[in-house]
Amino acid sequence: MTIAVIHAEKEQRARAHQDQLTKPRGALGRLEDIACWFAARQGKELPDPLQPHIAVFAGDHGVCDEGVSAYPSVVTGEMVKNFARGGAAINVLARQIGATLAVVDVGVMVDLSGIEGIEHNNVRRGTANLLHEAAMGEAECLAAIHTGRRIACEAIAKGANLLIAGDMGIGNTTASACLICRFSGATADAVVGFGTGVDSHGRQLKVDIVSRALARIGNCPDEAVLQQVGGLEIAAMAGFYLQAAEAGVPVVVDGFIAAAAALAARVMEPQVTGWMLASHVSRENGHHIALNALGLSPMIDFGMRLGEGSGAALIVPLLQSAIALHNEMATFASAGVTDKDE
Ligand SMILES: Cc1cc2ncn([C@H]3O[C@H](COP(=O)(O)O)[C@@H](O)[C@H]3O)c2cc1C
Ligand SMILES: O=C(O)c1cccnc1
Repeated sequence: MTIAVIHAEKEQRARAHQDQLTKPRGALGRLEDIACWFAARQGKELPDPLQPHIAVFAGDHGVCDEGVSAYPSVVTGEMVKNFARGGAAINVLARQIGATLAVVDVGVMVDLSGIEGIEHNNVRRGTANLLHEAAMGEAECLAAIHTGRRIACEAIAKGANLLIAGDMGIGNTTASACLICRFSGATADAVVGFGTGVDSHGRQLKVDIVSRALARIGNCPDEAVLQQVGGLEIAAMAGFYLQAAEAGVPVVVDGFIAAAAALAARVMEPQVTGWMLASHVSRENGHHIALNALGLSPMIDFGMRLGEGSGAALIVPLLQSAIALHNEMATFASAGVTDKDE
């Protein structure tokens, strides 16, 4: 499959429409750009209102054996149960914006089978330790990517026109830092952050582990990096982004882990970033580096460092406002307001 076409002429028509609305030209700033961005992607001068779908992908990380997180791996499975019961931050935000939510076990360590409210797609019970060996096998990585693709397909078939991928996986800021370093060329020290809240000694340990993992994979081909140092949930997120872009459905890229997944998706299909908006800049150190590498500029800086898709969900009302203003405002002509050139 190839990435869907972006309709430049609809963007121009939308831009011309914006200039007719009863406001000084450009006065709605980035809201105007966002409305035109959706016009180009939906192929409609007046974009449809947004129907968001959020999928939270969960997986565990063998690298937790090195002590890279402030929390133990069991929290991943416990949080998945919390998502299924509706008690996590992303559940609250999903309800608030009227988004449907899927919770997907791609690689959680504990057995979650039989629990309702979870999509059961466990590829393996957590990755291997990326410091010493490939995090997953090639077939496992492909299976995780395929799961992400399938979840995106199903949401689009049910009418979603905006997709958000969230992550849950204790240890995944370490895996994500490896991906961001490798794909941006930045150093481990610039990219590694405090994750769930390790201290400065813990961060230094993460820097060391990321540096050694990058040295281990050396100059292995870019296509193999996700399998070597990624995560099952990160691979699923990459597949989710690829499927959305192929189907012509925009995505909002969340924080640090989502940016790492987006970079991995870009290795498989460089045009995928044309379908991405970035919600926020995460507190995690190298997130701005990853966004720069993706060519995306974040909308807000709220000091967030949660993941789960929370930052992406938070900015959906801004996107909805951008589209509503574009579609519903009167024009100078219809309202009888004198334009500056008249
Ligand atoms: C209770 C809890 C809920 C979370 N929701 C997202 N994360 C976030 O923190 C984890 C990554 O940080 P690190 O690499 O330091 O482990 C991921 O699970 C991410 O989704 C959470 C973490 C915790 C503890
Ligand atoms: O930005 C994120 O997505 C993030 C940062 C720290 C921990 N978990 C997620």
